[in-house]
Amino acid sequence: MSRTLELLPAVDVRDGQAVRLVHGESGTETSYGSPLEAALAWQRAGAEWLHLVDLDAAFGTGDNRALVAEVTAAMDIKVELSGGIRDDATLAAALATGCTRVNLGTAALETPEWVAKVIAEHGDKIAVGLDVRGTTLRGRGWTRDGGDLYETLARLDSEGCARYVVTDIAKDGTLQGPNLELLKNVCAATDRPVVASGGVSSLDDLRALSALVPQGVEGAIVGKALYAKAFTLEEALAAVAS
Ligand SMILES: O=C(O)c1ccccc1NCC(=O)[C@H](O)[C@H](O)COP(=O)(O)O
Repeated sequence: MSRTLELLPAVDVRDGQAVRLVHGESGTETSYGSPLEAALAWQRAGAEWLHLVDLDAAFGTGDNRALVAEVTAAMDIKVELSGGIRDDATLAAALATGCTRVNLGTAALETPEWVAKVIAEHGDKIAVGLDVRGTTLRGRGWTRDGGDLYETLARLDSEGCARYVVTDIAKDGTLQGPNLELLKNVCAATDRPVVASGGVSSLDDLRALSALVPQGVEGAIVGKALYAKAFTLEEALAAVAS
């Protein structure tokens, strides 16, 4: 039986507001109001997942931890938490929200021993975000280079990492379509499931990502396209189901 692409509508939180950035750059925010209202709207529309990002924690400009916990607690659906989860304290706080899994980014680049340890402890509750420009990874809210994509992927595979969230930063928040070549290359380099992130602009983009499910693309994060009303979540779910 062929699998259906999972859709993860995104709620990125900055200074208490749901926002979208362009290329993940601080200062490019467009605000979309209450994160809780946005998350509840995606849930009502039929989402099975929410991708919830604390951008302040990612950028080191504070955090929205209480709000992120409040939103997660209000959800009946699965929640993937991202942004600033880099040590025992931030991981414990993230897992204590009851989220389904967390997404580690910077830590995988800067504290690989710690990441190997928490992968061993928490299994598929841990995903690693591979956020790239070209094939160079970026950490600290995507502001600093952090090594080669494929070397890091091989290391994380050997440590038992369960899944990867792959973002082409050049595409993120731009509505220019996902980087299908990058996704195919990552899927060819690992047998772990891949969640695609960044750039989805149309139902055709989602159909193109669905075509990569047999190669290992498990899901797609959708942000700007939903907020810009390029399509509705209901239409997106129907597109990937057909
Ligand atoms: O996920 C992070 O930790 C993060 C850190 C710094 C900047 C952005 C970050 N995430 C952004 C997202 O996960 C977006 O919601 C996602 O890529 C959706 O992109 P798009 O559909 O292009 O709006």
